[in-house]
Amino acid sequence: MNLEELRREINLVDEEILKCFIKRMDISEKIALGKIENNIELVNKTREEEILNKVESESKKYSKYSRKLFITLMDLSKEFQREVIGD
Ligand SMILES: C=C(O[C@@H]1C=C(C(=O)O)C=C[C@H]1O)C(=O)O
Repeated sequence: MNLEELRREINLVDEEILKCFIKRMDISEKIALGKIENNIELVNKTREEEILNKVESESKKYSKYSRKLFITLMDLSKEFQREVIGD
């Protein structure tokens, strides 16, 4: 496969990633609103560790990169949650 074809392929993957990212952030917003309504702490370290363990164990040779990616995803999700609740 040549460079152009591979880049077309990566563009398609990026579109999927972006759609999933937007979907994840939309859900995170709903979770934040529910937590405020029920007076629950926004940050849940146990849940975050569970996600990181699962991601690492499922991504084999990319595990260290997947971990970094999901730490960033959760940081962005918490940053947005704080914005949503006006903190
Ligand atoms: C979305 C939540 O809120 C926070 C953000 C998380 C995430 O982005 O996956 C996970 C745990 C919480 O620290 C949640 O509690 O599920």
